[in-house]
Formats: sequence, structure tokens, C-alpha cells
Amino acid sequence: MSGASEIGESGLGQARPYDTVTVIGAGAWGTALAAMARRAGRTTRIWGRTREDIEAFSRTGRNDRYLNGVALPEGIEPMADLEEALAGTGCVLLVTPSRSLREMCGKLKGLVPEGAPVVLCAKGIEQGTGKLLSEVAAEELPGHVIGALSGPTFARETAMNHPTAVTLAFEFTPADRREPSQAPASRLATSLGSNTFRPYISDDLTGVEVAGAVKNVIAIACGMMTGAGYAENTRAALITWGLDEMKTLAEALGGRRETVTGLAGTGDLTLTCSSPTSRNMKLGLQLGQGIPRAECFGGQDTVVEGEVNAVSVNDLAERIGVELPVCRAVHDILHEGADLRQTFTDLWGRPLVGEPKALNVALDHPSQALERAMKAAQ
Ligand SMILES: NC(=O)c1ccc[n+]([C@@H]2O[C@H](COP(=O)([O-])OP(=O)(O)OC[C@H]3O[C@@H](n4cnc5c(N)ncnc54)[C@H](O)[C@@H]3O)[C@@H](O)[C@H]2O)c1
Ligand SMILES: O=P(O)(O)OC[C@H](O)CO
Repeated sequence: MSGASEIGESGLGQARPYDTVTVIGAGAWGTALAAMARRAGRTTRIWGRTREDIEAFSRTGRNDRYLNGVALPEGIEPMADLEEALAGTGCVLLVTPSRSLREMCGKLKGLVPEGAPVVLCAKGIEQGTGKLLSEVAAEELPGHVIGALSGPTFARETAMNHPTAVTLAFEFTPADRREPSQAPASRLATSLGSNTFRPYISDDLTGVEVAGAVKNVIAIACGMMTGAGYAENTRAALITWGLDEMKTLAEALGGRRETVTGLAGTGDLTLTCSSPTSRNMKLGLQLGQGIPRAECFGGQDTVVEGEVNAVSVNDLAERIGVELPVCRAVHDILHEGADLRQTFTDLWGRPLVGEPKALNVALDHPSQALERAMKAAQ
């Protein structure tokens, strides 16, 4: 049984897949997504900006620069010409790092066919403006439906066809709700879905985007603590607080807290905070071990979204007046020269409060708390 029919049976209707999928960005994740589109039976094009890489990809059928040694399905069409890659395509997956999104959307302007949805697969918030990537794309590509694909996905594992599940989020129009099988989210799910790749549909684009941006910052925190010699209790607390920070920011921006408990939130946070395969966790680990930033990753330029996004997440939180203590700590260590151990010691030294936060019981002065409890009991 194909993944597509399973999805149909579970309530999305028989959504018609897009015939052609164009992936923009021939790095690790772009290549993995192209592999999944091809395995799902789509005509699959992938555009990359480096001509030699595209030529090597065409020649070998692999992308050894980003996914060394990984066998890819036959028939992926690597392209160095953007116009050619987008001509007549059914949908676009945009998979370049978040900091290049506005520039990349500018290049796509006028080339994306009318009606083709654009799916953002990078994780981040725009530096300087604090805008979600979907807001940036909507500004740069007016008239196109914008969505996001996110979740716990190490590119190499996905490309190697290990079972993977993701969230595909779009804002649903009234027409989408009346006829879900025609909705871009459903059509994309059937375009990419297979027995090893399960896209789940969500209508909470904000919640999914916020989760993806924040989890990388939290993963750096977990890496830092582990690198500095702390252990599992500490990491579990950071993951829990990180989840709460995602919920707080998502809700403040109009997203839903429960979205954060799904694949794009809990799923991705668990993955990224648990494994040095994550570049974000690995950066934290190296910094925690005292390795200078310039020497991390052996001095190689590596995409670490949480490093730049610590600034954008923090700025945004300050602007809208929400507190994200772990994100703040990571920001201060990375960008303000704060001492790592002292900053984390301060995190543990915050006033004691109730859990869940809604209880809002300040326990910083135990005698007051006791007094309150006695009054409440009278
Ligand atoms: N690698 C993963 O496991 C993974 C999984 C899920 C999501 N992501 C997200 O996908 C995004 C891309 O990550 P990646 O792992 O593919 O990175 P990567 O370093 O493997 O590849 C990045 C690609 O983008 C291209 N690129 C960089 N700047 C560009 C620009 N200004 N214009 C055009 N192309 C540009 C590079 O040439 C390269 O092909 C990130 O936001 C990341 O968080 C990555
Ligand atoms: O290697 P990272 O830290 O960028 O994480 C990759 C993906 O986002 C994991 O879902």
C-alpha cells in the first residue's frame, strides 16, 4: 500500500499530487527532500547555485558534497538554471538557509508558475525584522500560497530512507476547509508522502514556524551544558523549559500551544537536543568544551541556524514582551560575551515558581508561600 493512499484513508481525501516538484537549494536537506519527492513518484528537479556541484550531481547521481556516500533514487534532475528548474512546476520547496530567504525569494519572483505553492523548509526568524519566514516570503512572492515543512529530520537519515515524519503547515482558506482534498497542504502531502515519509497536515503555520526557529537555540543550550560537563538531569530540564518557551512565543504570535507538542515542536526538540549529529547541538558542545568559535567544526563554514536565530528570537521576544530565559542565556553567551557557567548558574538561581507557570506562585520567600498556604487552608 502506498503512503499516499494511507493518507487518503486517514481523512485527507484523495488529494491529487503535483506532477512536478522543484527543490530550491541543493544542500543536505534539499537533496533529502528531492529524494523523498522522487521516491513518491514525482518528476523532481533540484536547483543549486554552485554549477560544479550540480554537474557532479548530474554525473554521479549523488550529492557527495553534502551527503557523502548516500545513494539517491534515480531520476532526480539537478539544474543550475533557476528559470529552467521552475518552468511549469507544480510546487516549490525552498531549502536554503533562513538568512538567505528574502534574497532567494527575490530571485524566484516572476519565475514561480501561478498557483504553485511555495513550501519553506528552512528554520528561522528573519534577522532585523523579527518576521516569520512565511511573512518574508508573502512579502516577496505576493499571490503565492506559502507553507512550511518542519519536524525531526536529520537530512542524511531521510535521504537514506529511514522512516521519517514531518508537519506540513499552511493557513487553510474557507475553500480548503470545504474541500480539503484540493488544499495545497493535502496535495503536497500526497506529493511527498510514502511508506517511509509521513507528512502530517497542520493549519497552524505560526506555531510550526516558531517551534522550528526556537528548537535550534535550545539545542545549542543543551550542547553547551553537556560540553561543559553537566549531565542528563540538566539537559532534560533545558528541553522542558525550551518547550515552554516555544509555547509562550507561539501563543504570543497567534499560534497554538498544542502545535508545539507535535512533530515540529516536541519531535524536533527531542531529536536536536539529543544528538551531536545536530549542528546546533554540536556547536554548543564545542563551545561548552571551551573551543573558540572560529575553530568549531574544524573551522568549516557550517549552517547553524540557532546561532543567528538566537538574536532574532531574542529581539522578537523583547519587542512583544515575552520572557524566554533559555533563549536569552544562549544569546548572551554567543553574542554578548557572557560567561557560560555563570549564565547557566543564573538560570538555576531564578526565583522559584510554580509549575505549570499559570499557578504563578512565587516561592522566592518560603515563609510567604507558607503564610499564603495557611491562609488558603483557613
Ligand atoms: N540538514 C538537516 O538535517 C536539515 C533538516 C531539516 C531542516 N534543515 C534546514 O534546512 C535549511 C538548509 O540546511 P541544510 O542542512 O540543507 O544546509 P546545507 O549547508 O547542507 O546546504 C545549504 C544550501 O544552501 C545554499 N545556499 C546558502 N546560501 C545561499 C544563498 N544565499 N542563495 C542560494 N543558495 C544558498 C548552499 O549552497 C547549499 O546548497 C536550514 O534552515 C536547516 O535548518 C536542515
Ligand atoms: O543539524 P541541525 O541542528 O541544523 O538540525 C537539523 C534538523 O533541523 C533536525 O530536525
